[in-house]
Amino acid sequence: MVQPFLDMRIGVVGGGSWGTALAHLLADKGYTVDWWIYEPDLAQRIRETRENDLFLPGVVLSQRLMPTNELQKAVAGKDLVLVVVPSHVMRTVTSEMAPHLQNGTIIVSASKGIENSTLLTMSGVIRDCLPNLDEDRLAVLSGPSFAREVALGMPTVVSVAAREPDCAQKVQAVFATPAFRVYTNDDLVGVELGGAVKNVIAIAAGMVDGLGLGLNTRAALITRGLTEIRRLGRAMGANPRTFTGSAGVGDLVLTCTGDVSRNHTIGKKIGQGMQLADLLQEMRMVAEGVKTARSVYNLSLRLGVEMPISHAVYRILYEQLAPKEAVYQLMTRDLKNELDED
Ligand SMILES: NC(=O)C1=CN([C@@H]2O[C@H](COP(=O)(O)OP(=O)(O)OC[C@H]3O[C@@H](n4cnc5c(N)ncnc54)[C@H](O)[C@@H]3O)[C@@H](O)[C@H]2O)C=CC1
Ligand SMILES: O=C(CO)COP(=O)(O)O
Repeated sequence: MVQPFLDMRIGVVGGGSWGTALAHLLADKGYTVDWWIYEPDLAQRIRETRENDLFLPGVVLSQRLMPTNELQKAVAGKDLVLVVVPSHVMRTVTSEMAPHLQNGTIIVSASKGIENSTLLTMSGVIRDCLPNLDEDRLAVLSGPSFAREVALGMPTVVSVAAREPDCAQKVQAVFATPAFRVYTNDDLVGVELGGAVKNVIAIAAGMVDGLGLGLNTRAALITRGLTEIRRLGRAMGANPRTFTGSAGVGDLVLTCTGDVSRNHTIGKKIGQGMQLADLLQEMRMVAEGVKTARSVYNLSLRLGVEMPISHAVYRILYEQLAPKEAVYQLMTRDLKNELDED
């Protein structure tokens, strides 16, 4: 394994729960981390209290974390910058980063989503906004990883994908700890699609729970959801093996079964009869699957990929289809051979 140098200059962009957990992991490992936070008062409070009381309360953060509201401070002169903001602000934030980045900085995205307006995954948005970025210095990190469990040092396995093996290995070495095991992969699009589309399926799994349906139904959703992810992946040139890995089935199982998932929770509440608009109004955190459902719907139509569960989630969220009716429609589709349709 490539040994990282603790004098590497690292910046983290994003002070939500995942940004906090990963910034803390790096600082705990010995790096000094300049950490950009969107909310001015939050950066100030973290400096004083060493706690992110908005997005990851109860975790005592490393003294080596340097919170700032100045994006330039977090990204200028860095060897590696981790970007971990909600997908709908990725374009704005990375565009603002562009003038401050030096040549040679490795950019790692740990965000999970597909942009509504362009149907690009996060690495695509980053390429758009950082035209001078060398493709060989772009990596994505994804996998089954609830932020709080990572911050508490619970054993976790994730994937880092980059086109260039040296880059993936460098990022692997930077992030890996005895409690955070990182596998490399060269399939950027597969790793990103696994992380993005599982959020849509997790909303469906939450709905199933909210409707009071059973474990059979949840297992059916995970199985058929994985088929949808694999189909979309194939149409987009992903390696199908990625979807049996941590960024595929690993993250899908976690979010479809984990009550702490924000996507699962929002699905569950909709299954219980609550309205999406009301739920979004009371949420400070992001449930990426809500926006990604729209992107996946449009992407699947554009590419001619059959994704009935994802379409059902889209129609429930945006076209008032009743969750119970959606289950009936899914269960009474034409009967098929399981092996024919992959
Ligand atoms: N929380 C988790 O366990 C995990 C999250 N992720 C992904 O990480 C990404 C970031 O999510 P979280 O850290 O969970 O966020 P979060 O939901 O905990 O917090 C929301 C974040 O959005 C930021 N924000 C809101 N408006 C903004 C704006 N206009 N400009 C810039 N930032 C703004 C807030 O400052 C805050 O950092 C998402 O794509 C998520 O899917 C991936 C793996 C695990
Ligand atoms: O992506 C995640 C875990 O891998 C977090 O899932 P939620 O955003 O649904 O909480």
